Amino acid sequence: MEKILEVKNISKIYSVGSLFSRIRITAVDNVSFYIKPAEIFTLAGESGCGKTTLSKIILGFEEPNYGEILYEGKSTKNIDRIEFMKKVQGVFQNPFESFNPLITIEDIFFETIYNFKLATNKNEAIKIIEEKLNAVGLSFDDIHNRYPNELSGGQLQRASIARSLLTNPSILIADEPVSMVDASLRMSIINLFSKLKNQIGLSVLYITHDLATAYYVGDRIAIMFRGNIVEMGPVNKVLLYPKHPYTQLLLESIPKADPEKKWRENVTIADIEYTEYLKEGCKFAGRCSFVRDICKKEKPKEIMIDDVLVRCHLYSENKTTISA
Ligand SMILES: Nc1ncnc2c1ncn2[C@@H]1O[C@H](COP(=O)(O)OP(=O)(O)OP(=O)(O)O)[C@@H](O)[C@H]1O
Repeated sequence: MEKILEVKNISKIYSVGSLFSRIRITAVDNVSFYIKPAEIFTLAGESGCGKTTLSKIILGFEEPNYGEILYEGKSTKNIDRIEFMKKVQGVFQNPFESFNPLITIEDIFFETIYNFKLATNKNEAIKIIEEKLNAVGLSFDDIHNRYPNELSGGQLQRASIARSLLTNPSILIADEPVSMVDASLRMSIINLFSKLKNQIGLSVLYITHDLATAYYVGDRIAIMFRGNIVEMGPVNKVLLYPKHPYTQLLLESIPKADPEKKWRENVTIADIEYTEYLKEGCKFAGRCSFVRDICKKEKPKEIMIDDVLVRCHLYSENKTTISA
């Protein structure tokens, strides 16, 4: 099976706390997954589960303690940094932070073209910029002579996606790309990922805490909790028939259209982050309604059930174990 990007046994350990009470947390704990060409793969989980750390490691902004990233089967350590940056581009949460506020948007585009040597003259550069802006539903006139603060958040995020397309990447690493965009414009950006996937075969690693958009746009999904992938598989299977109690909890916290079905009020998300990171056994044990003695002592192994990987002791009997 073809893999465009592979995350292989990645671990990242941070020292946190004050000088007198430092602790070490494994923010990303032996995580592995791959992304196929023209696939939207979602990495989902609540704040502080390790999603951004993983995206920084993939983009080369952070070094992992263990593991490696492979692009088209080759370790990124053996790929020229510039060539890698052309093929694997990042799209970030706040488009206003992605652009220098003192430079016009077109100059920022020209700079990228110049830095990556994508054109030999200005006309050629404008042609490339126009093509990429058109792909995201903008035109050169929309950015001509304009500074970042003269565009709306939604337009600027589109412009930021157009800029990442300049180098003809194979994959975008999109970390919470719509969380700072007006709610009314979010779906148009999400739809844009689908369009780019279908039209130019782009892959997207879509990092989010929003399961509704993940369900709408994604092909496969990995649910992360305190540094571990606890469930991973096709979006329809994971989100319609969740196996892990944590996936079930996340889904219960999404508001339902059915007015008879009330929000669950006892969903607790996160203020016990470090305590959970330091837990032995299953990190979710403290919040799990199905907790057993073994959950507090032993880290569950990964098991495949009906195309879905799940890491939970509830399923550990009589099933195929993949890894520790
Ligand atoms: N540079 C750092 N130094 C120390 N701890 C860090 C650092 N970066 C992240 N962490 C810790 O690692 C854990 C995972 O953080 P990370 O930002 O990757 O999670 P996240 O799921 O992306 O959350 P968010 O959506 O809030 O960004 C958290 O407990 C965080 O406090």
